[in-house]
Amino acid sequence: MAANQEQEKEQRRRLLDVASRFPLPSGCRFSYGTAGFRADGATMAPAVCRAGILAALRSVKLAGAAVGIVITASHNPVGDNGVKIADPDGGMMAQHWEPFADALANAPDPDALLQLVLQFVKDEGIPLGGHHTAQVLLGRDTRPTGEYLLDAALQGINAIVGAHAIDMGILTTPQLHWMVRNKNKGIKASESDYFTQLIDSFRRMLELVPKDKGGDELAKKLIVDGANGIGGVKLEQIKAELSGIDIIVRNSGKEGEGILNHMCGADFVQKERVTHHGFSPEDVGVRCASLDGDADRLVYFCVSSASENKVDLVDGDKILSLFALFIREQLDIINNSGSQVNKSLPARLGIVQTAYANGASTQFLKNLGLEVVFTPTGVKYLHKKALEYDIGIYFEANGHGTVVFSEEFLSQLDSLSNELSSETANGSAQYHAAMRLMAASQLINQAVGDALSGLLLVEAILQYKGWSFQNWCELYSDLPSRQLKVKVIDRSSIVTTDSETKVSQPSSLQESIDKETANYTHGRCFVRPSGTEDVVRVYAEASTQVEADSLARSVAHHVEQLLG
Ligand SMILES: CC(=O)N[C@H]1[C@@H](OP(=O)(O)O)O[C@H](CO)[C@@H](O)[C@@H]1O
Ligand SMILES: [Mg+2]
Repeated sequence: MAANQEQEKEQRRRLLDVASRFPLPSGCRFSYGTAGFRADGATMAPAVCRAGILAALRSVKLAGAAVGIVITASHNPVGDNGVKIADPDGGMMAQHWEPFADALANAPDPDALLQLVLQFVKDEGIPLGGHHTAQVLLGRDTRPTGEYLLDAALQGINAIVGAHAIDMGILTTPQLHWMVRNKNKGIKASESDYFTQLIDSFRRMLELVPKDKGGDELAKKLIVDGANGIGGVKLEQIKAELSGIDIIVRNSGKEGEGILNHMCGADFVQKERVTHHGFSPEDVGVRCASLDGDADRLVYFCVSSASENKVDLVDGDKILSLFALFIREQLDIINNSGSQVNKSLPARLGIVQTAYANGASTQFLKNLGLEVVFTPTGVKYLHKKALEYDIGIYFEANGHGTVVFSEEFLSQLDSLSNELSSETANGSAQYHAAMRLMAASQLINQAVGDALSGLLLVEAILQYKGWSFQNWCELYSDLPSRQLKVKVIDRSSIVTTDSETKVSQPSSLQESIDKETANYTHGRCFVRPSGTEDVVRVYAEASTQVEADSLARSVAHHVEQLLG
């Protein structure tokens, strides 16, 4: 009893102490959005320290399961930084803890912080002050404020009695999510295990490429824009071990090559669609990929002409389409093969998109007979929906996405592969298709979208299909689209429904959108408050660029008039 009281006292002392070490500057307000907390790196220490407390509490609540903290601001400018928390399954922190995250980050003084924690642990039934354990894995990107913020996070974690912090070093965001997931599954979880898994499963994918499909030298060449971030650094580390592909890294993050995310990276190329830093007319016709600053986003592009600085873009929607085609094809081979060994593998394949997916991609996927569903913007929604299927494939148009396989499906696939390999069918089309699916499930990062593993899966599939960048690009033609941002007094006054495709409040706004949209062939338009910026986003699609621009502009005008 006395020992418990001592521990409780110690717990209170530590929380008061750490909170007084990281006072909240006046006027600072943090909100745990889709990307966690994000702001100017120099102002982030109080929020990061409190995220440390939060992560340790989450681990205590989940009986000591490992929880992750990533210190990154993704594609934001180099001066910014941020922090987000990974749950034990490697996904984003459970949404119902977000209001507490906000309250904790904004607690005005040490006493308020202590009271908040005590109330929360009581409400959530967290056994604080007892003989619990907690472990938090930390990773950070290459930003200059990363090291100092890591220290703030460590102090936050150590403020919870029994919590143990493990610094995993400078990593891509998806690497840390992968480590958290593996650690909790009790399987290998180090960085070298991550690399080995990528390298081995990529090699297996290439071994399963039909012999007549092997491409020429140009087909094997890939230039990767690393956004001067951590993704380029990691790719440089492993590219020599990736057989069957010749990778050149530009904007690799090496001293003197450029500034993180400045005029380069997936966000830049997807929005601007022009040649960026590190690329020139000499690259015309070569397949290129672009990562963002923390390597959880991937897009592809090709410099289209030497005279103009334009690029042909392959965005998340087309990566999704490629993955969907490949997986569907393997399932069809397994289930419809005419071999004597008639084994089948029933699988529910689900495609998850957001309203920002180009309408042409949705049409393409539906024409293939695939089940396509929509969720609100943000990986946490897409990932959760994808988990409802045996195989779920999700992508945001901007290049965040992955493929998830259910445990049950993987175990059936494993049994099927074993049966096929022991029977005469070893070497049959059915066996190869099963092995391809198995290798793909090991290559792709199932914890979260991962530009490095996604890139290798794309490369393996292009080789399997014997496709050039152009073949891939021509799967379908994107409908012209336009995105605009509108500054309003209070963006939360817009309430949306139907996965953000309709405005429910103010209702007159939806009436105006419907009226405008009816004037355009293939017109589609929606508005929603951004979760990461203080703006309302307007998206419009139509059959020509001029029409898409005009539809977006007129709807933006209605938003301004009504709410500006
Ligand atoms: C249109 C768009 O690209 N929105 C992005 C952006 O969210 P907003 O809520 O739209 O600000 O940032 C999110 C986090 O990175 C990302 O998941 C999402 O796709
Ligand atoms: Mg990112």
